[in-house]
Amino acid sequence: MSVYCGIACRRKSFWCYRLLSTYVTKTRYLFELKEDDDACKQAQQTGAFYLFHSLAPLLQTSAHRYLAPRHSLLELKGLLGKFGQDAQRIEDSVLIGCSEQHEAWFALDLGELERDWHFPVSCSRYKAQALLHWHHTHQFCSRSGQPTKKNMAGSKRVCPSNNIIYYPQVAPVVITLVSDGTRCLLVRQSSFPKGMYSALAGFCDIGESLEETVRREVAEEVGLEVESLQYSASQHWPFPNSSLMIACHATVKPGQTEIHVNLRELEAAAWFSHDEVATALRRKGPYTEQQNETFPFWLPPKLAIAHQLIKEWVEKQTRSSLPA
Ligand SMILES: NC(=O)c1ccc[n+]([C@@H]2O[C@H](COP(=O)([O-])OP(=O)(O)OC[C@H]3O[C@@H](n4cnc5c(N)ncnc54)[C@H](O)[C@@H]3O)[C@@H](O)[C@H]2O)c1
Ligand SMILES: [Mg+2]
Repeated sequence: MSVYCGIACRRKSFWCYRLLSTYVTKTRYLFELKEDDDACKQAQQTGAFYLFHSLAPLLQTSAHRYLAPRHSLLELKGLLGKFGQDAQRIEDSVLIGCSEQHEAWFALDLGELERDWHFPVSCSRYKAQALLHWHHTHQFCSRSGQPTKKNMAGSKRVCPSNNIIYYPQVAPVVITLVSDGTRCLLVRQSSFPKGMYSALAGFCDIGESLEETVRREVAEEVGLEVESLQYSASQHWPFPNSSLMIACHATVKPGQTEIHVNLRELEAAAWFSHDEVATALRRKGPYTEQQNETFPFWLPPKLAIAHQLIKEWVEKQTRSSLPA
């Protein structure tokens, strides 16, 4: 069992910890690296670097699996020389986490960051790509027009002319699975891959609570009124810019189930039965093979919170239909 204790003291500007859990010490260590450029630079000496090129992770195959190779600072300097790049590029790296033994992990993009997104294969990759992308798109101060300077860890950028601090932005988005009690509402945008339906999503407007966003988005996109709302889970989503997806289940007012699709936002929306959705969840294989008469729609992949939300609804419906 972990022992939690609030004893932490500052010694020579470094945190020292006693009787704190591994998770807490790790979190405090990362906090220190974000706040203290010297400590972060020091951590690079013993840290590991993961490389990207225009947001595509550098991977190598090992026993039929793709792995992201780790590079020490020394190896990285050698690689930069090989690619004809200056060792100064190391200053562009961003802190993406650390091990339980406090080995700091950094991500560095050696390309121009002009290409499209590549699907990440792990959570730290999500963070690395989102952070690298944010730095690339926030190089200048929106007040002075001067170049901004990132701190060592990459947790912020500062304008040297007016000291305005820019922090990586995350836009809150609600994703709602609307149900009428027996069916759930799935929607598709014209930008979705052919045949894919998902839960209804929308960005929070400034000044709105999550409840207000859900109510507005459901009314805006499908012309229905939400009666009750239940929070499910959340997920960071890096495409195309960082969003925090907040997933909820909602029910509509009884007897008010007629959909009025807003065609400026959606291509289609429809009610689906438990059996239809449960069958779609069980389907496997490449999506292109799935689009035919007997396979009218498919659902987002497991890594998307929409999938988890839909699965949760199916499981809840299955449980409630079982005899007590
Ligand atoms: N992870 C998942 O399971 C999952 C599922 C569905 C959608 N999503 C994500 O949710 C996001 C929002 O969904 P949506 O497209 O239906 O939203 P939406 O219904 O709010 O419509 C998008 C429109 O909202 C406007 N908008 C308002 N604030 C914005 C902001 N901060 N950034 C960008 N556009 C903004 C723009 O005009 C944009 O075209 C998308 O980025 C999508 O990738 C994720
Ligand atoms: Mg939407």
